[in-house]
Amino acid sequence: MARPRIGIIGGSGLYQIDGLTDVEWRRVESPYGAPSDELCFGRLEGVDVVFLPRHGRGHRISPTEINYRANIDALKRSGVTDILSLSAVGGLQERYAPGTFVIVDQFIDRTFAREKSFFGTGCVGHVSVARPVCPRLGDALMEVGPGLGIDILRGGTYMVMEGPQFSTFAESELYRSWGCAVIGMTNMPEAKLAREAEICYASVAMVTDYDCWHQGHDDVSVEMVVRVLMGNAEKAKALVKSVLPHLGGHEGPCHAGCQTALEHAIMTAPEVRDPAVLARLDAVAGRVLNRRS
Ligand SMILES: CSC[C@H]1O[C@H](OP(=O)(O)O)[C@H](O)[C@@H]1O
Ligand SMILES: Nc1ncnc2[nH]cnc12
Repeated sequence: MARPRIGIIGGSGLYQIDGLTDVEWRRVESPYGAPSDELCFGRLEGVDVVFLPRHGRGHRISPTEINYRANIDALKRSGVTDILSLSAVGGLQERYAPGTFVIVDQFIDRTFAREKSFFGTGCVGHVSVARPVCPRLGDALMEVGPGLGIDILRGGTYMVMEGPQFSTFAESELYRSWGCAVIGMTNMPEAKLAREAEICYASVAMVTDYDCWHQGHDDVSVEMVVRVLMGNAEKAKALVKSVLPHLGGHEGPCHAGCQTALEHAIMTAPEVRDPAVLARLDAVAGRVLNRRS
């Protein structure tokens, strides 16, 4: 079993990680196209980390245009075993107030203009995303978060919208009536693809606003998100730094099975698999595709 190597995907306002040593920004080629940026390889707290700014440095890429497949494939190719995904979100219930961090445990994927799977014609695969986040990563985050003075909650559903516009009031009320905790534009298909790539995934959703439903708060705007993000970003960096020694100490694959998600997932008979599709899947699914049975 390889030593844990932790991928950190930084969202809005998080375009670098401070305190890394042995830092090298490196272009990683992917058969799925270009990742959002070069990947930043380094060490933090004695742990190997690979950082990727989801929107690219300077926030060049919109949620719809992010090449989620290339991002996850590039992280997998770089030996990443676990991903901490950091995101700005709106709070959809009173208790998810600006400044709160939520270790989300479910998603509703309402995106419609994105490539969502590494699999398809030529090699059809179906993984379970019934429990889309890794409990081992969630446990570690909850172990350190409260001690840092972070208002951190475990569990809650992240509503993933296409964007880039924010929601209408009617949409916001609909998602609230569904019991969703927070809303954002990026964690899907990111989480689904991480599962297909057999990488443990946890999302730290940092609340920046109350979207547009709260009578006592202004409707969300970029100005509001950025203002609250400034405070959140420092807390996020402290959380990452503190959780890394826990993650680096993990031995063996996670008990929830994230790292064996493809075990029985591929439907296409070996003799009719498309070699070109298989070639692209070398990093993501090589563990199961290259096995002699
Ligand atoms: C800048 S407000 C909207 C923008 O922020 C969030 O991005 P991320 O999840 O990468 O932190 C949200 O999903 C939107 O993309
Ligand atoms: N209210 C909101 N809706 C969608 N994405 C967001 N990112 C931060 N706040 C958001």
